[in-house]
Amino acid sequence: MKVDGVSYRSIWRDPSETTVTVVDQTLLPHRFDTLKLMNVADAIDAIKRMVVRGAPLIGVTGAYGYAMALRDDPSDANVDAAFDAINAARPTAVNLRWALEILRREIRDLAPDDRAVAAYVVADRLRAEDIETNGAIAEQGARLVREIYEANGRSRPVNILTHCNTGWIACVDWGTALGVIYRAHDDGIPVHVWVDETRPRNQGASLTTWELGSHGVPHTLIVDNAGGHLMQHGQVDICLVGADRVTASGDACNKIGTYLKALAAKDNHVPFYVVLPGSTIDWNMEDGVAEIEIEERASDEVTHISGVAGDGSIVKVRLAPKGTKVGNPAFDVTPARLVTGLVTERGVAEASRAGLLGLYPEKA
Ligand SMILES: CSC[C@H]1O[C@H](OP(=O)(O)O)[C@H](O)[C@@H]1O
Repeated sequence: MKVDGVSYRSIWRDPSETTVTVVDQTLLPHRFDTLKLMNVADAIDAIKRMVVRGAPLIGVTGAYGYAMALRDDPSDANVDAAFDAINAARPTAVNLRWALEILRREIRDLAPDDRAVAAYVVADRLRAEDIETNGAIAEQGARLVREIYEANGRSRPVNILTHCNTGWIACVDWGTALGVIYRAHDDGIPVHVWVDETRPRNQGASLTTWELGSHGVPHTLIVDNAGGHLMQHGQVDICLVGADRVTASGDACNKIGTYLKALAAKDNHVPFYVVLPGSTIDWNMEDGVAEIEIEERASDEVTHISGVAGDGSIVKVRLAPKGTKVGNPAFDVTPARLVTGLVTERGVAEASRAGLLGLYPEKA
């Protein structure tokens, strides 16, 4: 995507180098800056601190971190040690393990001296595939938006509610739910996006507004708790959200607060679609509420908030009294029964095992 007229992806590697560069999302929207990841420790730190975030991008960053680990120590012992260390960086998005498992499978039987070069080839491939996959997702999802626009007699923009950030900086490019919105907008379908601020890390307020503003997509920032009210008053035509892990039965794990939006959507008969690449499906899980590990993040994400001061510096201020006890689950699970459909690169499926196997028959 473009930033001030310059095309960027969220992560890239100079072919002559074994390090990678990422957009530092902790500085957005106040400052656009990049960060060079020199080794596996840097990659793990970037994932943990959410310098890079978003299920698909976490997976690609993990793959490059694995390649850097094997660059520095290609031994059999490190093949598994590096896998475990990177996989532990954040537990909920399945894309991290998915990417690491692909890479380990393709390098483990090679001679140690051949592992690093092969690992970079795999990581580069996963990066390229993410861009292609998200382009296909956008095409599939834009049809849904067009159908609503046509059903309204082309009389007004399509009002879309989205949660968190699912754009090009949550992936390598385009995005998932936001990728659908970009494609509909670029295809000339008038849209307006209600952007959930998405407490506590404010990915919506800080990242989605920045992305949509950069691309010229009309949008309105709202507090997380406003979505149900807007749906009650007919202000939302469709909800489009991302996912960090979708079970084989269609339960969707996503940023905390998604489940509450799905409940409001159900109560107000608003279509609720989860937008994801096939890499986000966990075929080994059935019951998302019971089985998906929900990351518990640091208390200061809730007790403090970051922003830009009058002198342009980025500061963090305290909201709650010292000593306040905090709970900070970073995700929740929307049961399949509340999901209208799953938008993937292969098409739109009912949120069920049968629906997903219809798109991915090889997983039967
Ligand atoms: C396109 S996946 C984006 C997905 O990841 C976000 O979580 P986080 O910002 O903590 O990495 C959120 O759940 C989004 O829906």
